[in-house]
Formats: sequence, structure tokens, C-alpha cells
Amino acid sequence: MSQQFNNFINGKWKASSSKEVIESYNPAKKSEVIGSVQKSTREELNEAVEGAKAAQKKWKKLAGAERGNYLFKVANIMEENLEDIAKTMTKEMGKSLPEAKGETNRGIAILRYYAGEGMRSDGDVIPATDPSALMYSKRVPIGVVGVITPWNFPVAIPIWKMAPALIYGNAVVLKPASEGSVTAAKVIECFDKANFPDGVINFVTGSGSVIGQGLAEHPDVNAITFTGSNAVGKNIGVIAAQKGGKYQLEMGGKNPIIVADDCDVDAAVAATLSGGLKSTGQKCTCSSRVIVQAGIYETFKEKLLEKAKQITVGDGMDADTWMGPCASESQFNTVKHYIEKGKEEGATLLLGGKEPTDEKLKDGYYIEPTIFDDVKTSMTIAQEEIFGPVLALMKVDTVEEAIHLANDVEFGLSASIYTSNIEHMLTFIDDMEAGLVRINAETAGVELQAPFGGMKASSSYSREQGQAAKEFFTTMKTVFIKG
Ligand SMILES: NC(=O)C1=CN([C@@H]2O[C@H](COP(=O)(O)OP(=O)(O)OC[C@H]3O[C@@H](n4cnc5c(N)ncnc54)[C@H](OP(=O)(O)O)[C@@H]3O)[C@@H](O)[C@H]2O)C=CC1
Ligand SMILES: CCCCCC(=O)O
Repeated sequence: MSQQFNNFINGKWKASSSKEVIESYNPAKKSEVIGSVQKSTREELNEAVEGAKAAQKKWKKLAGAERGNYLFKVANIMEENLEDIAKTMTKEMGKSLPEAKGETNRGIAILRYYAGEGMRSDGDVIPATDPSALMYSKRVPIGVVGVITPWNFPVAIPIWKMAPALIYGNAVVLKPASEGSVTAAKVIECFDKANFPDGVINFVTGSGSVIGQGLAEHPDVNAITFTGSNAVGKNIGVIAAQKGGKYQLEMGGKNPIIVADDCDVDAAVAATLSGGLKSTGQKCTCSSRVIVQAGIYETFKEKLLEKAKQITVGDGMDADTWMGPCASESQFNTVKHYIEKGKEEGATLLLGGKEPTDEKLKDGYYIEPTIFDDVKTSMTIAQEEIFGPVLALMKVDTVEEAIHLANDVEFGLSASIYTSNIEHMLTFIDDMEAGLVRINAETAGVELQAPFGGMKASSSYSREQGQAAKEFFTTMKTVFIKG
């Protein structure tokens, strides 16, 4: 059943003065509208920022424990609505229902993690040279935080930004991706039911170029936290820097998984398919380059193809679906463009590469699991983020060559190696230019309590999640008191 959501501004759900909405379609059933949100104007955005600025002055004065209780309440309310949120996610962006439930549970766990932060140390006592004086450091909030999020994790990413922002005393204005806005609205409903003080939480939907850009430009938005494409992220960083605001950018990835001769080949095959094709390859941490040592190449390739052929593609709501559709028509067209590019540039198409022939799948944005062989590092499909179910196999002679190739892209988010050799592991940990380096584990699957973020073009080098989030969502005062 299609649901229309208004903006949530200053504690009230309000329609936009534009009287226009953005409809969200089910990528598994192109004609099905699953819901709609407001196509908001700058005026609505300004009203939200103004409310956030006023509310934050009182919000920051609450005890951390009291702020934490609000987050605990949201977590409990989300738990009661888990099924509805997850089904909305699957229908809005195609992720399989088990993955959507997993993501929603992850959001709940993140809320509880940061709720606890309200009772933990927020500074250090530092001995002053004057023995009669007291000196200490104290973390304080930034003020109003703009949150701009993508469609691929429409619950977890908004929460892993909002929860730390809120617990450390900031107020927030969330602008979700248009493709994931109905799901995000369901999450905001849970925040609403937790009865936050008016203005602490704000939700304004609309096109990125109007509302997203407006958030980045607004002089009263003190910090912007963004996850999405490099093109948009870089633009936000420039705008934020020019106005003197803080910014945090998590962007694309072109993540390698290295398969060494001495590894558990079945485990490497499983990790390549799971890390590369789960969520239809639409995670910034998905594997897309598979760099395999010559000695195991043929065995690995044979096993990979055998398992890939067993993957069931279908509607994320169907229990036997392993891989759903691309999240949108535009993503579907992007993936098809890169597949054509791979063929044009001389890669060998081993598997897939087209829309499934199954009649049941005619009405969705489905692409078969796709595997290219003979991929050269200079090829477009080896260099650019496809964000779809496409794997590029590359052969090397040595692990040193593999690591060199793994680094031969502008991105540096996540990287894995499958090996039983400790020397290879240690060299990989030291030499791999990526924010997440994983041994005998797939490239996807960050844990909420650990720092998350990339290097090179993948990130602005700030880190999210775990204790690292504190660095971005607070600043430090040094206090000196003389009796
Ligand atoms: N690293 C990652 O985690 C992700 C990477 N990507 C990459 O980005 C590509 C496009 O995906 P998409 O989600 O559209 O990513 P975008 O970068 O286009 O969008 C991310 C967010 O930014 C908003 N936005 C768009 N334009 C602007 C702007 N000028 N100023 C401020 N905000 C803006 C979007 O709003 P709106 O949706 O309304 O346009 C959305 O909320 C993918 O194909 C993939 O390659 C995408 C998602 C996650
Ligand atoms: C923005 C991408 C987040 C990836 C989360 C994961 O790999 O589980």
C-alpha cells in the first residue's frame, strides 16, 4: 500500500509548500509506487535548520545519560516496527528481506551502542604547571549537523550518522536519498514516537541538488556528514570548506579481493560471491576486482562459476531470492553501460552480462550475476565503481604483484586477502592502501563498534562509527580553573 510522508520539522509532520511529491517505485515491479515524500523547497530546509539551531542550545545541556535514554527508546520502537521497516526497504530499493531485516537490526544495535556513550568519559584531567589550578579537556558538540545519505543502506547509514551526532549533543537535519526516502521516513517515525524535544530531529526530503546542496551551503549548518558518490561528495566538501564548516565524506570503492595460491579456495569462492554480489553489488564495500594468483587461477575460476550459476535472482520479498534487482532504473542502466564497456575493451564475459530471461523477472531491474575474465588494470571496469553485480577477474604471478595491482586504483575503502601465509598477511596489512584490510574475510561487513572509512578518493579521511565518530561530531575545549 502506497504511503505519502511529509517532512518532519520542529516536531511536526508538514507537507511542502511546493505541493509536489517524489514517488518511489519498487525496482522488482516497476509500475508499483511504494510511497512518496515531499519535493521540498529551500524555505522548508531553512525552517528546519532554524529549528535545529534553537533546539540544540537546550539539547546540549541535557545530561548525556538523558540523551541516551531517547536513543534507547528509538531502538525499542524500531524493534517493534522491524518487519514493516524491512519490508519497506526491500520494496523501495530491492535488497532481499533477510538483508533488510539484518540492516534494520544493525540500526537498532547502533542506537544502543551510542545511547551508552552518554555515560562515558568525555575528556581528560591534565596536570597544570600551576599546582593550585585544575585543567581538563572536554568534548563539546558542533551544533547543527546536516546528514546526507545514499539509497543503499537507507536505515543503517542515516542511523550511524544521526545517533553519534545526537548523543554528543548536536541537533540534526536529515536529507535521505530520494530512492530511499520512504524507508528513512519510517525510521523518523520511530524517532518521533520517542518524543525528542521539538527541533532536535528534522527530516527534509527533496532533490539532492536543492535540499542536499542547500544543507551544504547553509551558514547555520555547522557540519555535514555525507555518504554517496565521489562527484557529489567532492562538491559538498568544497562548499563546506568555503563556508568554514566541518565535513565528512564517505564515497566510492573499487575493492579488491586477493586469492593466493595457498588459501582455502572454497572459502575464497564463497567470500568473493558474498562480498561481491550480495545486495546486488550495491555496497561501497563490495568486492569488484578479484585478483587471483596463477597457481590457483583455473581451480578458483571453475569453482566460482559453478557456485555463481546457482545464485537465485528475484524479488527481494521471495524467500528463495539470493540477489534482488538493481535499486533503480538509473542504477540498472549504469550497470548495463559498464558491462558493454567491459566487452568493448576486450574483457572476456564468462557469465551473465544481461537481463534474466525468466518471464517472472521481466517487470524488474534485474541483471544476472556477471563475471568477466582477462581483465586488465587499465580497463574501465577495473578502475571505476560500477555498484552492481559485476566481478572482474585478474591473474597475477606473485602476492607482491597482487598487492601492487590492488592499489592501482584511485579508491581505497576495503580490501581482502585469502591466504594461509603469515608473511603475505603482514605484507598485505602494511602495504594495502585501504581503510579496511581484511584477512580471510570478505571485503564487506563493517562492524559498528570499529572505525569505518576509506583512504585516497574513497573518503575525506575522517572515520565513522565506534569511538571514532566522536572526533567528527564533537570539538574539544581545554578548561583551566584557578581557585
Ligand atoms: N560509497 C557509497 O557508500 C556509495 C556510493 N554510491 C555511488 O554513487 C552513485 C550514485 O548513487 P547515489 O545514491 O545517487 O549517490 P549520490 O551521490 O548521487 O547521492 C547521495 C546523496 O547525495 C544527494 N545529492 C545529490 N546531489 C547532491 C548535491 N548536488 N548536493 C548535495 N547532495 C546531493 C542525493 O540526493 P538524491 O538522491 O535526491 O539525488 C543523496 O541523498 C552510485 O552509482 C555509486 O557509484 C552511491 C551510494 C553509496
Ligand atoms: C556505505 C557502505 C557501508 C557498507 C557496510 C558493510 O559493508 O556492511
